[in-house]
Amino acid sequence: MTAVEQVEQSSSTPVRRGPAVPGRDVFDRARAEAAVRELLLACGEDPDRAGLLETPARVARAYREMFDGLYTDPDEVLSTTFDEGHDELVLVKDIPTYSTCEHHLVSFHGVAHVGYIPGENGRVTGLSKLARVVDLYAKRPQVQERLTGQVADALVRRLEPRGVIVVMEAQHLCMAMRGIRKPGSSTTTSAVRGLFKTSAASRAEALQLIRSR
Ligand SMILES: Nc1nc2c(ncn2[C@@H]2O[C@H](COP(=O)(O)OP(=O)(O)OP(=O)(O)O)[C@@H](O)[C@H]2O)c(=O)[nH]1
Ligand SMILES: [Zn+2]
Repeated sequence: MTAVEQVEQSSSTPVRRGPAVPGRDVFDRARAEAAVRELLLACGEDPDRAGLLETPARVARAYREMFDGLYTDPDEVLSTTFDEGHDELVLVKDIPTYSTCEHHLVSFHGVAHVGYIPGENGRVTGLSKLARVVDLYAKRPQVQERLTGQVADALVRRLEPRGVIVVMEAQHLCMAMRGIRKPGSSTTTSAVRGLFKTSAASRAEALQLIRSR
């Protein structure tokens, strides 16, 4: 039995346990709609007033889209590879990225920079695939550090490169619109693997290219 199939029967509604299985769409639209309706009621709103009638369905659709990366296997995206014999840095900068903070379920967003040096196999992937991998890991309940590391690890798994560097700069709405309320503050995270970890010179070169405008 998979994690998703492990279902606990509570008084009336089944509760799913464990992570979604990539490649399998387990999104429960009816349940999401009921939850949004319940949240509106809990906030003291009237979900039956005209302006809110369609809101549960809209929000359910939005969450299905925002969490698309739970149901799609990011490794599949990296199955398109070419043997180019290229053995120097490939860097895609400024990939616009929207993710959802798993603590508050509000957006954190910014840009991701993804670079790698192909391995002895000379294997590269399509440039768009780098952005697709970022997107799929972003479209999950996330924290920025994990997102950054997951993208790096996916590249290590699929390309077996000599090194990978992923840098992400993002603003967290949970720090801007509520709580500490510091709009404009930004968070930078990095994940380095292989050569970028062992060689300060390679790391410095990549970081300088990432910074240059
Ligand atoms: N490290 C890390 N922290 C995050 C990220 N997104 C949100 N957080 C933080 O997660 C923490 C959750 O803290 P809690 O004390 O459990 O929640 P809270 O009472 O809502 O915290 P405040 O935001 O300080 O009001 C907060 O400090 C957030 O800023 C992230 O991507 N990475
Ligand atoms: Zn948050």
